[in-house]
Amino acid sequence: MKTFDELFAELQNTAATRPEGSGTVAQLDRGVHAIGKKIVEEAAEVWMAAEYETDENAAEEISQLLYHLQVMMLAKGLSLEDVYRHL
Ligand SMILES: N=c1c2ncn([C@@H]3O[C@H](COP(=O)(O)OP(=O)(O)OP(=O)(O)O)[C@@H](O)[C@H]3O)c2ncn1[C@@H]1O[C@H](COP(=O)(O)O)[C@@H](O)[C@H]1O
Repeated sequence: MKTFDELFAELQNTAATRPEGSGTVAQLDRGVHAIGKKIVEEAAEVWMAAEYETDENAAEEISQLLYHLQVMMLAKGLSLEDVYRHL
């Protein structure tokens, strides 16, 4: 288990070191357009899980959406602070 901030730190390191076989590196290489499509797909899965599936499934889909939002932040060069100051 990890927090939002811990995952972001891990993904920053992954983006910098580009380990072999990383799905995050592959997503980053696909670019903002592909990452955006993935976010929309994951958001729809959150909606469907929340409305029709178990709370556990909804929580898992939400975690995947958060992950893909972080990938977009990395692709755009945005920091946690850039986002947090709008909260
Ligand atoms: N938390 C996540 C995470 N959440 C979601 N995903 C990705 O998002 C996809 C969403 O799954 P779906 O069920 O929608 O599956 P899918 O649509 O069939 O997926 P794709 O065919 O699009 O890959 C998964 O296949 C994963 O590739 C994640 N990929 C990685 N992480 C974490 O990110 C870190 C770095 O991961 P790597 O870059 O893979 O080393 C590790 O801590 C991982 O646990």
